[in-house]
Amino acid sequence: MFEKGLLAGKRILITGGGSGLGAAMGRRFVELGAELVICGRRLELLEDTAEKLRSDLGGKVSAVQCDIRDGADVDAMMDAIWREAPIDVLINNAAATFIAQTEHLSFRAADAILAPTLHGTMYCTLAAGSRWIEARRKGVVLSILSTSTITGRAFTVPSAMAKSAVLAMTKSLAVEWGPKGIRTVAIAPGAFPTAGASGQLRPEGRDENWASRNPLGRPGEHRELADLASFLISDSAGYINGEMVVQDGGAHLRSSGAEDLLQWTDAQWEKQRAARARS
Ligand SMILES: CCCCCCCCCCC/C=C/C(=O)SCCNC(=O)CCNC(=O)[C@H](O)C(C)(C)COP(=O)(O)OP(=O)(O)OC[C@H]1O[C@@H](n2cnc3c(N)ncnc32)[C@H](O)[C@@H]1OP(=O)(O)O
Ligand SMILES: NC(=O)C1=CN([C@@H]2O[C@H](COP(=O)(O)OP(=O)(O)OC[C@H]3O[C@@H](n4cnc5c(N)ncnc54)[C@H](OP(=O)(O)O)[C@@H]3O)[C@@H](O)[C@H]2O)C=CC1
Repeated sequence: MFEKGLLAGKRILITGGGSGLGAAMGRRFVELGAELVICGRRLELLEDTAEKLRSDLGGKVSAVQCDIRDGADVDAMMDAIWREAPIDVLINNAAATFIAQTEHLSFRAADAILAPTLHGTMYCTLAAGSRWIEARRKGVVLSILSTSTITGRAFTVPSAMAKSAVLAMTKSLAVEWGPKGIRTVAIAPGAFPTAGASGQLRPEGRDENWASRNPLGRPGEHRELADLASFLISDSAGYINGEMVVQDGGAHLRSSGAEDLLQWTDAQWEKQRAARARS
């Protein structure tokens, strides 16, 4: 679909690049010639992913342990990366979510989602952007959001709040940092099954019918998201700034994705809380 060297010469940091969609994007970026840095909290997972990419594709891939909820950790990671070479692209992919009736969320539970998804994303964007601006370098920030930025989403309220805030960041910085050579763009994926998303959003595997409610009758393929991301960060998309591209098969036009949970009885929610308390 793309020229082989579409991303040649680009050094890209993917937060949460050790698993799921982050790993899928990383693979595609390396195939297209990019140099990759992936970060997350689980170093072993990151090292395994990086090693697999190196052995499969022969590219340059490195792994850094970083908890993006901690600003000092983010700064230390960026300093270490910059000591080797600056990045050209930041992918804000790391995030957290779980389903819960909102009135049962403790403040700590809300913070468990807001801290990585909102604050961590802001820290990474600030850390990369300030370095680019100081060095008068160009850059691209691509944030992986959600269609909850359009519809809201019942039972994952802190995630919907955080993703909407990052969309506001994307639009605001397009104007503020565009003149400095930095583009900010976003993708709103629909359902792209990953162990992380399925485990958090449908922990008991309920709602097998969600695919049939999608206008295209299927979930997204990781490769499809990785291709869209590759285009958006490439120079071919150099005039796209401040935009969020929805990639959900048209699902948000029918529903927000939480309708099955609205049918849950109090007993089912009680069971959900009890199962979590046991785990
Ligand atoms: C695929 C089918 C779906 C169809 C729908 C389509 C639409 C999809 C739209 C999706 C949008 C966004 C998706 C994603 O973000 S997917 C990514 C999912 N991946 C992750 O979440 C990975 C990262 N996760 C984590 O780091 C942890 O799992 C998490 C932070 C979420 C929880 O970590 P942990 O359990 O270790 O947290 P703590 O022990 O520190 O607890 C902190 C407080 O939070 C409370 N808590 C934790 N889990 C729950 C829960 N499930 N329900 C309620 N409360 C919870 C916990 O009790 C602590 O609070 P208290 O101290 O007050 O008890
Ligand atoms: N899959 C889907 O259907 C959808 C996904 N999305 C978005 O796509 C992105 C990827 O999700 P997905 O691949 O499905 O799920 P994963 O759970 O696989 O990805 C989340 C990644 O974020 C990392 N992460 C979480 N917390 C932190 C932290 N504090 N510091 C650093 N890294 C962290 C995790 O690594 P570690 O635990 O090692 O830190 C993990 O690699 C997310 O932004 C999600 O909201 C949006 C809509 C739908």
